[in-house]
Amino acid sequence: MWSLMGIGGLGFWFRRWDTSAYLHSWCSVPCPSRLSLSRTYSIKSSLIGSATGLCLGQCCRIKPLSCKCKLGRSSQPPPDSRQHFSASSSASEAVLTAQSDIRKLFVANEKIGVLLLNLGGPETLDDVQPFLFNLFADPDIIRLPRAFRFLQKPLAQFISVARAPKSKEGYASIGGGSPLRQITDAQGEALMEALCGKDIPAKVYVGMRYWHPFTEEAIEQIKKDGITKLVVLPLYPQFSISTSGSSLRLLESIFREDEYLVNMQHTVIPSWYQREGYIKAMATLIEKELLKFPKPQKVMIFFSAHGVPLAYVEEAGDPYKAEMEECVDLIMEELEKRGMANPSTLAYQSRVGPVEWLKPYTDETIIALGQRGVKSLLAVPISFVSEHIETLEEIDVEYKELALQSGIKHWGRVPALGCEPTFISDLADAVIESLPYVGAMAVSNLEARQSLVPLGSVEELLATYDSKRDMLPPPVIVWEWGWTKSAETWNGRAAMLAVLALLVLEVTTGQGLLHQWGILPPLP
Ligand SMILES: C=CC1=C(C)c2cc3[nH]c(cc4nc(cc5[nH]c(cc1n2)c(C)c5CCC(=O)O)C(CCC(=O)O)=C4C)c(C)c3C=C
Ligand SMILES: [Fe+2]
Repeated sequence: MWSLMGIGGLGFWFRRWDTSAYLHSWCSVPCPSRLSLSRTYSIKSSLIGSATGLCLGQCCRIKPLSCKCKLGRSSQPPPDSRQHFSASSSASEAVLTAQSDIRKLFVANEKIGVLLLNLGGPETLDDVQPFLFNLFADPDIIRLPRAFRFLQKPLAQFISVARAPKSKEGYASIGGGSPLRQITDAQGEALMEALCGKDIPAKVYVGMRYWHPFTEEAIEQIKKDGITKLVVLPLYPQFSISTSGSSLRLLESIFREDEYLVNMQHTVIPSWYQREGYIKAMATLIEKELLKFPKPQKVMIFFSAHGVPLAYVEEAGDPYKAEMEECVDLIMEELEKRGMANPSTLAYQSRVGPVEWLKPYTDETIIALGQRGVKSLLAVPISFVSEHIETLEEIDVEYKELALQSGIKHWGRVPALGCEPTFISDLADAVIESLPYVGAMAVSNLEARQSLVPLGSVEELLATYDSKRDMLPPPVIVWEWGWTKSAETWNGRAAMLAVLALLVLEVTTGQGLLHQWGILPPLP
């Protein structure tokens, strides 16, 4: 059941633009009144596809035989990510002159927007329960069988009310709210300045999935501003159905219902974990923290990613786990290049609910590492680029305590990227590289349709992942007798079924605890 204007006029137009609370003001760096049209750039990232048959990246990994991109056409076996990374890093390999594309964008009097998608977090303790309601009401977070979809909101209400006290404790311990909005706003500002510094003036918007500023609010502002070309950039390095997928699905539904948006050209950068700038920025942060240990070379690098239910990966084809593993490999490879040969491991944290999540679990792994005699551990949060409750509370407090209890003597934690300049500059490059493809993919590029993570419209993207919009089948569980994980899972399911039955009774009879407590409105 569980399953998350002319060239000269452009500067004028940008200077005229209003600012608003959740919209980033124009860059303080003076924007060039003329764009450098001799600019060329190389395809550094495998995210970029092109109508000229250059590398679409993911397609040659997923469909090596049908792939027509440069790397995929090679007589070599399908390139793995490492080859991809280094090959795509080489400017001589795939240089695309963007002059004509950039000119087209600007001569046509376009207004460019970048929409950063993120999760959102409660800003005060009073926000916690409604934030949790929004999260659990998301069918990409809790997937109910079709027949039970009407129960999504009552169930979300029930779970959010039940979970709120524990969550509030967590948020109280990190200062009474999530820092996510502030950090994402700062990232938006920094990205806008980086883009401006690279001669691409664009306006950056923040759209959160579960709290303010909601995606709908950002879209309203995008419409008011008359944006004509939009780059959608989820702030999750790796794609998951439960994160970027959910935000993109929402965006798709907003686009479909709106004539302006249907006609606004856009492109999506679905995931960017393999980008050179991101990998290097992560490696630099890790290197810096390693040097704080008494014996840096002996430290185990412990990547801790936010988990997802196993069924997302095994049944629904969520690429999250594969992208995560590839990302860790790329970071470790970069560290090796820098002369660091530390051991490393990857585990998954923050599981919620009664089903099996991606393994190994972070807590169990910490205990096992302690038992194996590991003495120095450097935790690296890997699935998110901002500090948030799960870094500040779960890792810094809970996991640190567990590690020390498990015999680990030296503990460190790598900070989240935030506004780290190499990282922000790389995000700006990702946006710039995607500009020639704004609006182009949906109509012309067959390769984009074949790729696992196409750089195309939201609709195509979702169609690729989740075309049938099926519900997730239940995760595969091997039955064992006794007080085991499997028993816990089944107990959890039985409890959820009981909750569902009670909810059905409440909703149909209008009587019960939820009505008494005023959680559900009385029947008309
Ligand atoms: C890549 C990152 C994330 C994935 C994947 C993800 C999946 C996922 N999350 C829940 C349930 C909860 N998540 C909560 C908070 C939260 N989740 C992420 C990131 C991912 N979630 C972040 C960055 C945050 C923190 C935001 C903040 O306020 O700082 C919460 C609320 C906190 C709590 O009560 O623990 C819940 C609940 C599920 C079920 C899921 C996959 C299906
Ligand atoms: Fe989460």
